[in-house]
Amino acid sequence: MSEVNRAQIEEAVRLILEALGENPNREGLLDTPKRVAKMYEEVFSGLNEDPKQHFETIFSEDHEELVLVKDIPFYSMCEHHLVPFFGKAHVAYIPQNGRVTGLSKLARAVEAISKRPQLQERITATIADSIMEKLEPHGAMVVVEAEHMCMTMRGVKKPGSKTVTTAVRGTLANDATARSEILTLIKN
Ligand SMILES: Nc1nc2c(ncn2[C@@H]2O[C@H](COP(=O)(O)OP(=O)(O)OP(=O)(O)O)[C@@H](O)[C@H]2O)c(=O)[nH]1
Ligand SMILES: [Zn+2]
Repeated sequence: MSEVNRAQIEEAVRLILEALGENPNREGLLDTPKRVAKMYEEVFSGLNEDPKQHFETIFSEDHEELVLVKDIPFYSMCEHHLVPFFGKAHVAYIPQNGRVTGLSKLARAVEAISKRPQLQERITATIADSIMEKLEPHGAMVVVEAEHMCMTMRGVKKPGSKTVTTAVRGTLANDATARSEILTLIKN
């Protein structure tokens, strides 16, 4: 995938400032287009990453029971308004045939998929699908809880409202007991 075109972002930011009736040449705004371009490069850096790439290293460990990494903080940008939404992701899977990944790789995958113009549902489903494809586990479950700035600072203005999304794959789809165990572990 192509790298970010910083010059083009700078030009666009200058145009937005002008359209707002601001003077992009006043002292306080002079470096703003450059700063915004640099920031976009950072917050959208996941566009150059495939979350699945983080699951290439697989350890062989005879553990066919739950692995849960919870409270993984993430920041993303809503693709409708380009304002942040942020919260926590909880990633669980039940390994099969000794195929276990490094714990940090689950957090790295969350990071890679979040740093794009996104929807919360897509983040949730993509993490679960990537785990299923690369680790071939018995099952996977991803829970994401987030606050959307487009619902708090503007629009419907409901600060404090949280959106929770889940994706359940494999055997966990038919195992209500295991799902509820995971939810209890996440809550505690
Ligand atoms: N499903 C989903 N919707 C989202 C997400 N982030 C933001 N949205 C919603 O995207 C919708 C866009 O609605 P539109 O009617 O096209 O845009 P809008 O006029 O700015 O909508 P309002 O936010 O209601 O003012 C809004 O309802 C947002 O709350 C997300 O991650 N998933
Ligand atoms: Zn939005």
